[in-house]
Amino acid sequence: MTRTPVISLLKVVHYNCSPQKFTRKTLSSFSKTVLQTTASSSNMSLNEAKRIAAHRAVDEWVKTNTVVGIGSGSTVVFAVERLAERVQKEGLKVTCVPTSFQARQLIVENNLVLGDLDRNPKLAVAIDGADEVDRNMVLIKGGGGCLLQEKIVASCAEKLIIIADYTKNSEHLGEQYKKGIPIEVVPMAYVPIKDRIAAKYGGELKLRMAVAKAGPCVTDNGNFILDWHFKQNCDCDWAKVNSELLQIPGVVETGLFVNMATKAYFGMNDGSVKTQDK
Ligand SMILES: O=C[C@H](O)[C@H](O)[C@H](O)COP(=O)(O)O
Repeated sequence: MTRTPVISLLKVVHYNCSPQKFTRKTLSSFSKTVLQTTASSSNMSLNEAKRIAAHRAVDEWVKTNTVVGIGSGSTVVFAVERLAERVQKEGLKVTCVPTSFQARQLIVENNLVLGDLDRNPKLAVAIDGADEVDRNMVLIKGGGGCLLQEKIVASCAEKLIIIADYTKNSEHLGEQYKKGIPIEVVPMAYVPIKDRIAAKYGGELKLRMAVAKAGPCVTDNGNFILDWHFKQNCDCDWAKVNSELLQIPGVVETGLFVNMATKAYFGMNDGSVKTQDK
């Protein structure tokens, strides 16, 4: 059976842990913009920007007979769309390792070959979105709550390729992305972790709340997310901050990706794709 990839993909975008991004309302408008290729709203521009970045990255980095990590979020939808197209048109052969429940669903719904780290512990490339990319290629990830599996899969890949729209491209972290650095924590420890981070670095930590459920957002791994609104204009050594945060008992992973990404592709407002290297 032939499916229309994007339409089916939209049903499964994981939104519960990213309230501002994937509410039912925004999903519905997202769906419309994907289907209306001539609309000119700014939302359309953003989705088109995601699409051109995703397609270019897939075309440049995905080779046949390789294992590919599939990131999470709204931009990755377009990467999977392109992979599915290439499988159909070129006979591309790839095994796809997901970074979240959402990514797994994208792979399955598009009839791509589903892999896992047990059978595919070495990946040629992982393609993923980001919430922000700074001038040194330090990333904030986890706006959709998927940072832990994303970091694991990226660490198993030879290359991590980032796809994003132009709003993610910053000089410094926090310049454009205002929702803080996500930190995945063991539920029983969220209060002491919150207090320790605020005491050491300042800023404010907010327990991320779910949307279609009362109470906190629970990640695919059964944990909570603290969004750390760090002090603005922080001239931080993010590698050091990341290592220090990981020393706190109960911190499972941070959304700071330092020295991991090889290249970023940003779809721009004017239809071009800007690239940034490590
Ligand atoms: O947890 C979510 C992931 O880190 C996403 O890669 C990130 O939030 C970017 O998502 P989007 O492509 O929807 O902007």
